Amino acid sequence: MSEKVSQDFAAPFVFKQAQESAPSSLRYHLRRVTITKEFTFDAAHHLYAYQGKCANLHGHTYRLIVSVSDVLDEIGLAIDFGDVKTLVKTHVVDRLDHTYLNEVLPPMNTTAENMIVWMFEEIEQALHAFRDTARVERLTLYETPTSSVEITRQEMGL
Ligand SMILES: Nc1nc2c(c(=O)[nH]1)N=C([C@H](O)[C@H](O)COP(=O)(O)OP(=O)(O)OP(=O)(O)O)CN2
Ligand SMILES: [Zn+2]
Repeated sequence: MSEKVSQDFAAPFVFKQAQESAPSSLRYHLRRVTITKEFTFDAAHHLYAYQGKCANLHGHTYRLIVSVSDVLDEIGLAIDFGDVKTLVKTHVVDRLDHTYLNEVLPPMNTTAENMIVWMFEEIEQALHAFRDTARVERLTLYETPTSSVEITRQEMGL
Protein backbone atom coordinates (compact mmCIF):
# COMPACT_ATOMS: atom_id res chain seq x y z
CA MET A 1 0.00 0.00 0.00
CA SER A 2 1.42 3.40 -0.95
CA GLU A 3 2.08 5.99 1.75
CA LYS A 4 -0.66 8.26 0.28
CA VAL A 5 -3.33 5.51 0.44
CA SER A 6 -2.40 4.45 3.98
CA GLN A 7 -2.60 8.12 5.06
CA ASP A 8 -6.11 8.39 3.56
CA PHE A 9 -7.25 5.30 5.50
CA ALA A 10 -5.74 6.63 8.71
CA ALA A 11 -7.21 10.11 8.40
CA PRO A 12 -10.62 9.47 10.05
CA PHE A 13 -8.99 7.71 13.01
CA VAL A 14 -6.41 10.46 13.48
CA PHE A 15 -9.20 13.06 13.21
CA LYS A 16 -11.37 11.20 15.76
CA GLN A 17 -8.47 10.82 18.20
CA ALA A 18 -7.54 14.49 17.83
CA GLN A 19 -11.16 15.51 18.49
CA GLU A 20 -11.52 13.27 21.53
CA SER A 21 -8.34 14.55 23.16
CA ALA A 22 -9.05 18.23 22.33
CA PRO A 23 -10.39 20.63 24.97
CA SER A 24 -14.22 20.70 24.89
CA SER A 25 -14.26 24.18 23.30
CA LEU A 26 -12.41 22.74 20.29
CA ARG A 27 -14.54 19.60 19.84
CA TYR A 28 -16.44 20.42 16.70
CA HIS A 29 -18.63 17.33 16.73
CA LEU A 30 -22.16 18.27 17.95
CA ARG A 31 -21.49 22.03 17.71
CA ARG A 32 -24.39 23.84 15.95
CA VAL A 33 -23.42 25.80 12.81
CA THR A 34 -25.51 27.77 10.28
CA ILE A 35 -25.02 27.28 6.55
CA THR A 36 -26.50 29.42 3.75
CA LYS A 37 -27.66 28.63 0.22
CA GLU A 38 -29.05 31.00 -2.42
CA PHE A 39 -31.69 30.47 -5.12
CA THR A 40 -33.35 32.52 -7.85
CA PHE A 41 -36.68 32.11 -9.58
CA ASP A 42 -38.83 34.14 -11.96
CA ALA A 43 -42.51 34.75 -11.37
CA ALA A 44 -45.39 37.09 -12.16
CA HIS A 45 -47.84 38.64 -9.69
CA HIS A 46 -49.89 41.68 -8.80
CA LEU A 47 -50.88 43.17 -5.47
CA TYR A 48 -54.47 43.57 -4.26
CA ALA A 49 -55.72 46.67 -2.46
CA TYR A 50 -52.53 48.51 -3.48
CA GLN A 51 -52.42 52.01 -4.96
CA GLY A 52 -49.55 52.07 -7.47
CA LYS A 53 -47.84 50.27 -10.33
CA CYS A 54 -47.62 46.95 -8.45
CA ALA A 55 -51.41 46.61 -8.70
CA ASN A 56 -50.74 45.79 -12.37
CA LEU A 57 -49.54 42.38 -13.54
CA HIS A 58 -45.72 42.38 -13.55
CA GLY A 59 -42.78 40.05 -12.95
CA HIS A 60 -39.68 39.72 -10.80
CA THR A 61 -36.51 37.65 -10.64
CA TYR A 62 -36.75 36.76 -6.96
CA ARG A 63 -33.61 35.88 -4.98
CA LEU A 64 -34.10 33.67 -1.93
CA ILE A 65 -31.33 33.25 0.67
CA VAL A 66 -31.86 30.35 3.06
CA SER A 67 -29.85 29.88 6.28
CA VAL A 68 -30.19 26.55 8.03
CA SER A 69 -28.47 25.26 11.17
CA ASP A 70 -27.71 21.76 12.37
CA VAL A 71 -25.29 20.04 14.72
CA LEU A 72 -22.01 18.95 13.15
CA ASP A 73 -21.60 15.28 12.36
CA GLU A 74 -18.44 13.15 12.75
CA ILE A 75 -16.80 14.71 9.67
CA GLY A 76 -17.65 18.30 10.64
CA LEU A 77 -20.64 18.81 8.36
CA ALA A 78 -23.87 20.49 9.58
CA ILE A 79 -26.18 19.65 6.68
CA ASP A 80 -25.06 19.04 3.11
CA PHE A 81 -25.49 22.07 0.81
CA GLY A 82 -26.86 19.62 -1.76
CA ASP A 83 -29.59 18.38 0.60
CA VAL A 84 -30.65 21.98 1.34
CA LYS A 85 -30.72 22.66 -2.39
CA THR A 86 -32.97 19.66 -3.08
CA LEU A 87 -35.34 20.47 -0.20
CA VAL A 88 -35.73 24.17 -1.02
CA LYS A 89 -36.12 23.56 -4.75
CA THR A 90 -38.68 20.79 -4.25
CA HIS A 91 -40.79 22.53 -1.62
CA VAL A 92 -40.55 26.19 -2.70
CA VAL A 93 -38.51 27.23 -5.73
CA ASP A 94 -39.70 24.72 -8.33
CA ARG A 95 -43.32 25.26 -7.23
CA LEU A 96 -43.04 29.03 -7.93
CA ASP A 97 -40.57 29.31 -10.83
CA HIS A 98 -42.22 30.66 -14.03
CA THR A 99 -45.68 30.78 -12.44
CA TYR A 100 -48.36 33.35 -11.72
CA LEU A 101 -48.00 33.61 -7.96
CA ASN A 102 -51.55 34.82 -7.32
CA GLU A 103 -52.82 31.46 -8.59
CA VAL A 104 -50.11 29.13 -7.26
CA LEU A 105 -49.68 30.33 -3.67
CA PRO A 106 -52.36 29.72 -1.03
CA PRO A 107 -54.86 32.60 -0.88
CA MET A 108 -52.78 35.63 0.13
CA ASN A 109 -51.81 39.06 -1.11
CA THR A 110 -48.50 38.23 -2.81
CA THR A 111 -46.38 40.78 -0.93
CA ALA A 112 -42.80 39.75 -0.28
CA GLU A 113 -43.67 39.75 3.45
CA ASN A 114 -46.53 37.25 3.06
CA MET A 115 -44.46 35.10 0.70
CA ILE A 116 -41.50 34.82 3.06
CA VAL A 117 -43.70 33.67 5.96
CA TRP A 118 -45.17 30.95 3.71
CA MET A 119 -41.67 29.96 2.53
CA PHE A 120 -40.38 29.72 6.10
CA GLU A 121 -43.23 27.38 7.07
CA GLU A 122 -42.74 25.18 3.99
CA ILE A 123 -38.96 24.88 4.36
CA GLU A 124 -39.05 24.37 8.15
CA GLN A 125 -41.59 21.54 7.78
CA ALA A 126 -39.61 19.80 5.00
CA LEU A 127 -36.29 20.25 6.79
CA HIS A 128 -37.62 18.92 10.07
CA ALA A 129 -39.03 15.85 8.29
CA PHE A 130 -35.59 15.32 6.69
CA ARG A 131 -33.65 15.63 9.98
CA ASP A 132 -35.20 16.57 13.30
CA THR A 133 -32.13 18.48 14.54
CA ALA A 134 -32.08 20.81 11.50
CA ARG A 135 -33.68 24.28 11.75
CA VAL A 136 -34.37 27.21 9.46
CA GLU A 137 -32.63 30.19 11.07
CA ARG A 138 -33.24 33.02 8.59
CA LEU A 139 -34.72 33.70 5.16
CA THR A 140 -34.10 36.74 2.98
CA LEU A 141 -36.20 37.33 -0.13
CA TYR A 142 -35.16 39.93 -2.71
CA GLU A 143 -38.09 41.02 -4.88
CA THR A 144 -35.89 43.40 -6.86
CA PRO A 145 -32.14 44.04 -6.61
CA THR A 146 -32.89 46.91 -4.18
CA SER A 147 -35.92 45.59 -2.24
CA SER A 148 -35.84 42.70 0.19
CA VAL A 149 -37.57 41.27 3.25
CA GLU A 150 -36.16 38.93 5.86
CA ILE A 151 -37.47 36.83 8.70
CA THR A 152 -35.73 35.00 11.51
CA ARG A 153 -36.63 31.95 13.54
CA GLN A 154 -37.32 34.23 16.52
CA GLU A 155 -39.66 36.44 14.45
CA MET A 156 -41.53 33.27 13.43
CA GLY A 157 -42.04 32.60 17.17
CA LEU A 158 -39.93 29.42 17.10
N1 LIG B 1 -43.23 46.32 1.71
C1 LIG B 1 -43.49 46.00 0.42
N2 LIG B 1 -43.60 46.98 -0.50
C2 LIG B 1 -43.82 46.66 -1.80
C3 LIG B 1 -43.95 45.32 -2.20
C4 LIG B 1 -43.88 44.31 -1.20
O1 LIG B 1 -44.00 43.10 -1.46
N3 LIG B 1 -43.64 44.70 0.07
N4 LIG B 1 -44.10 45.02 -3.51
C5 LIG B 1 -44.10 45.94 -4.45
C6 LIG B 1 -44.11 45.53 -5.89
O2 LIG B 1 -44.57 44.22 -6.05
C7 LIG B 1 -42.72 45.57 -6.56
O3 LIG B 1 -41.85 44.71 -5.87
C8 LIG B 1 -42.13 46.92 -6.67
O4 LIG B 1 -41.12 47.16 -5.72
P1 LIG B 1 -40.12 48.36 -5.83
O5 LIG B 1 -38.97 48.15 -4.93
O6 LIG B 1 -40.91 49.63 -5.63
O7 LIG B 1 -39.65 48.17 -7.33
P2 LIG B 1 -38.90 49.18 -8.29
O8 LIG B 1 -38.52 48.41 -9.50
O9 LIG B 1 -39.72 50.40 -8.51
O10 LIG B 1 -37.63 49.53 -7.44
P3 LIG B 1 -36.46 50.58 -7.72
O11 LIG B 1 -35.20 49.77 -7.55
O12 LIG B 1 -36.60 51.59 -6.64
O13 LIG B 1 -36.63 51.12 -9.09
C9 LIG B 1 -44.11 47.35 -4.11
N5 LIG B 1 -43.89 47.64 -2.73
ZN1 LIG C 1 -43.97 42.97 -7.54
